[in-house]
Amino acid sequence: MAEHTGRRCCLGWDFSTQQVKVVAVDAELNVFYEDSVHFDRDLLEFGTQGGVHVHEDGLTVTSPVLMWVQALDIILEKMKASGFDFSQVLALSGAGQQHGSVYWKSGASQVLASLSPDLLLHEQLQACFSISDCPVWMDSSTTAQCRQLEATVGGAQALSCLTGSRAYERFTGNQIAKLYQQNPEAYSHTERISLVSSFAASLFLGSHSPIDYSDGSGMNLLRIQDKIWSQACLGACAPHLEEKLGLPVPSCSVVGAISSYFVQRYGFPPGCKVVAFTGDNPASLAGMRLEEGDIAVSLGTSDTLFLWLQEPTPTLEGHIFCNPVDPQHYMALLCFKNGSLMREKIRDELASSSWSEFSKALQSTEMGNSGNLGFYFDVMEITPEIIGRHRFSAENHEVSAFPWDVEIRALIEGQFMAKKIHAEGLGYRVMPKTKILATGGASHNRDILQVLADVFGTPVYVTDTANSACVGSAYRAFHGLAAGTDVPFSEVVKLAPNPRLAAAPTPGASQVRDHQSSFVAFAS
Ligand SMILES: O=C(CO)[C@@H](O)[C@H](O)CF
Repeated sequence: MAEHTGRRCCLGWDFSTQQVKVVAVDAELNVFYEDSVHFDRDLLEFGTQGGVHVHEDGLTVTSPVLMWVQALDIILEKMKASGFDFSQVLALSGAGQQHGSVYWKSGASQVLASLSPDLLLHEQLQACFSISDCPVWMDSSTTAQCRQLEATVGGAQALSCLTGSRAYERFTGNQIAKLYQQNPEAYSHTERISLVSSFAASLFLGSHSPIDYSDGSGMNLLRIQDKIWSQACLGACAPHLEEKLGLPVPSCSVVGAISSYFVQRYGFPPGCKVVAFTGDNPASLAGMRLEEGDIAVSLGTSDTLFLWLQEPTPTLEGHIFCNPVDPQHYMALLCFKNGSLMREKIRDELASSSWSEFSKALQSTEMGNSGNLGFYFDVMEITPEIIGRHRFSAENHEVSAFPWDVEIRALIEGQFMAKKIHAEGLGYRVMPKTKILATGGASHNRDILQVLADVFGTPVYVTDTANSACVGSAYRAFHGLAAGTDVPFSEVVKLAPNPRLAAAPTPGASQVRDHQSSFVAFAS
């Protein structure tokens, strides 16, 4: 890592499920410092697995809030010990795992405002939380609360039109409703409810940071069109909830200056600005510098699609969030559980567990697979809710098997056609300048990316997004420095490294796509 003293910079934080990570980005948008603390490895006393505790019911999933606090202490002490020059930090922002919630006990704001620089944060915040184990996005214990919320506002589609999503168990409003119903005393002793993102910002601010529009639209509580809390949704979840949430703010807001604790203990400049923290996926959209009309495809264990939308069409699949870098626009998120899991299973079954054999099958079969279509869901799919393997011949008859190479192409083409169909369902339309940014493990396979380019009819680029949420947070901190000047985010980050072209659509791809899409209703 290059020398990291004396370089004016912004910090980007990510309070994710398994770790707290930080990057320092200089004025030329180069990352010159990064560090992380892994909860399972570095904070053994909390006994987490993958950063969480899965409860005996198999549905409730929580993380200890003091583990997150202590992880921040460790990183800051490591940075200090390494000689990091905090005096050069102009601004900071960050991200948090979406949907998780933190419950600050009455009196916490006074403690936050008067922290002693002689002590670590976790030594002073021990008694500041009304519950110590916070619900996180992997929780699925609030189905009853989801049905109750949907019934209150007129059904799943009505809730989706209002808040951007139908009710989901992990969404914060339903989690708050469960806490109020099962632990009313803790709820009554709660002065503030934060998301993981605004909780982290509060630590740096020395006061309760507001929830930003983008992460706030992952709660089933925020009206995504006019960016205010839905009174109907608040009332359905718990009493006096609006005062515990505070007013939401635009994601590009400067929410204040860093607290004196960090100035005195670590040497941050008193004028260091704190820009509203947001959710990890919105921050990743910023880190990938997605622009209007672009798509980001994360080909990981599960596949995730990020879309930049101007006019969203909320549906019962996927999520519409307020856009983190342009308050007038939106972003959409589609999660597909049968991502790499399915690709690896088919590779093992048909290509001798070899990606090069897998690629040979894609190279030896033609685009469009002679009309054969396949959809493969070995675990219950999220988008849509379906399970099993389904194959259709060119005559649109369901068949029980394909030759090995046809099966491999059918898997990949089917996965990407389903993504395109659902993206279009959310209001996505290919624009002349549209590009796809591919990330995640499978984005290293060029033959898979060629199929992606052919199915969407757009060029596919690859970019290093290992730290996309952190880097996006640092970019957003730089954007916060330009607050009030109307400088667009894209202008602030134009110096950032450009993605590399990996695949362009094969000539004739559009004719094949039109033929296939008539059969793909199955996957939508
Ligand atoms: O639930 C999710 C998005 O809706 C996950 O991607 C979490 O944000 C991961 F932290």
